[in-house]
Amino acid sequence: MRIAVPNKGRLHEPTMDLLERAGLHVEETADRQLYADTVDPDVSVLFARAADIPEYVADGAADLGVTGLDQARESGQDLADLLDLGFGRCRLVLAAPEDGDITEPGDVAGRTVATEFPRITRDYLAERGIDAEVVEVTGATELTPHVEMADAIVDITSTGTTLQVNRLAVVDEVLASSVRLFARPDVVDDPKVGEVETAFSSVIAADGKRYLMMNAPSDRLEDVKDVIPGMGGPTVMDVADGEEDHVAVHVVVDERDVFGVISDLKSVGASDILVTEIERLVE
Ligand SMILES: Nc1ncnc2c1ncn2[C@@H]1O[C@H](COP(=O)(O)OP(=O)(O)OP(=O)(O)O)[C@@H](O)[C@H]1O
Ligand SMILES: O=P(O)(O)OC[C@H]1O[C@H](OP(=O)(O)OP(=O)(O)O)[C@H](O)[C@@H]1O
Ligand SMILES: [Mg+2]
Repeated sequence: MRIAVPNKGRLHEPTMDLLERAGLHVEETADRQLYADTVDPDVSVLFARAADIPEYVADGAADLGVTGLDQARESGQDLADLLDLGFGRCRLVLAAPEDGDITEPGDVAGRTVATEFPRITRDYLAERGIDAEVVEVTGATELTPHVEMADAIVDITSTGTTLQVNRLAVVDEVLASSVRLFARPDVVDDPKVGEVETAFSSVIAADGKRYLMMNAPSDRLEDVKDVIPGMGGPTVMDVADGEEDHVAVHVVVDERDVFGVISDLKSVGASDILVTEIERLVE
């Protein structure tokens, strides 16, 4: 089983981090530029440009691929979208000069749209019956409306800073994108693919969750349960060799609830409260 991952750019580090946290440590080797083994002898990694990953997966050079939905759509390849990995969130938008006369999608009819995503752009225009010329560029798309190369663009935006700096306004959203785990359709039922998917999803499920452990007086257990906004009920255990009137309570809670829950727990008599991170959570 081979996974194609971004070799550089903004998607590289978060992808390597995810592999590590999923227990698929990537071995450091001399030719790490191209291929690397992981601690699992059945799983190796192929490093490739984010834009090339859909082709590599479709052609069989890799079985799985980690890249943006925008790249998968632009490739036109038929890939199974297995899992949203939650990073690389951005929007592909139709944008035009702030002070210009393009304020709705139909206004680009008969005009020129510059983009690094010609397939997505043509599909978008065709779906709306808008007849516009699409010019493919390979970067600095935001500049093209200012040098008479284009009247509008379709490009990535996230904070909006780049559009703003270039005095461009969003006319319409073309695609909401994030990084996904993609598979070639013929391997989706392979048990190893399921293993990788579970490993990745367990990391994502654990993100933003904390594990709380505490001691509580047995007769306050119902009060403790009432203040815990846990996933499922808490696990309650007798304290070995401990005071008989106390139990140990373990529960998973959202990170954002921890602060409030701790003071609530103390007020209903819980003590020795421990908060720990969770590496992985298989639901
Ligand atoms: N500003 C952004 N915020 C969030 N995600 C982004 C942003 N820009 C790009 N992405 C996502 O990252 C993917 C890869 O972007 P891109 O191919 O531009 O690589 P890069 O990380 O910018 O490196 P380089 O452009 O140097 O190759 C895009 O297809 C998109 O899914
Ligand atoms: O809305 P913003 O937060 O400003 O982000 C949008 C910008 O981010 C990406 O560029 P990137 O930083 O990857 O530079 P690149 O053009 O070199 O790829 C994208 O191509 C936009 O230009
Ligand atoms: Mg970029």
